[in-house]
Amino acid sequence: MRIAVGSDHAGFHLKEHVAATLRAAGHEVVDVGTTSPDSVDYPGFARDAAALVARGEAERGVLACGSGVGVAIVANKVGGIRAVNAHDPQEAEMSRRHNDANVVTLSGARLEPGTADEIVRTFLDTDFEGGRHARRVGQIADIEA
Ligand SMILES: O=C(CO)[C@H](O)[C@H](O)[C@H](O)COP(=O)(O)O
Repeated sequence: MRIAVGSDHAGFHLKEHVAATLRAAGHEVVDVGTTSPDSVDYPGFARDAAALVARGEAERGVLACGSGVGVAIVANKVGGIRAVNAHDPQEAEMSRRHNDANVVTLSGARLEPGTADEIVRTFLDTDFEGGRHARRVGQIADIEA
């Protein structure tokens, strides 16, 4: 799968870890930055990764900042993006099954690397259930339009 990743300084180390795990698992990673733990502003990185997903140039996105909240707010402002700030694999699973989420955001401050890997693996491996959930996701798209 082609995965867009991005972070600010507070998510940098977790983003690097997750990107390495994804590459080791055979995924293609498109890293929009940041490229060091030096302080940067998260909105541009979150926008750029989310835009790759929205344009179909990546199938999913993984973003990290200190809390995972700022990058989620930004990603959800990009048309077609349904971003979830997941704290555990269960949230990641439900966001896929019921919400067809296409971007997952992570807390660089709170998540252990192994937990982040589990969250991302679950996010990539879980299918959307469709059915009544497709109707609801369609209503989200209508609101966005
Ligand atoms: O969590 C974040 C946004 O939701 C950011 O990554 C920052 O950690 C947070 O805004 C704090 O900023 P700081 O410059 O690292 O103090």
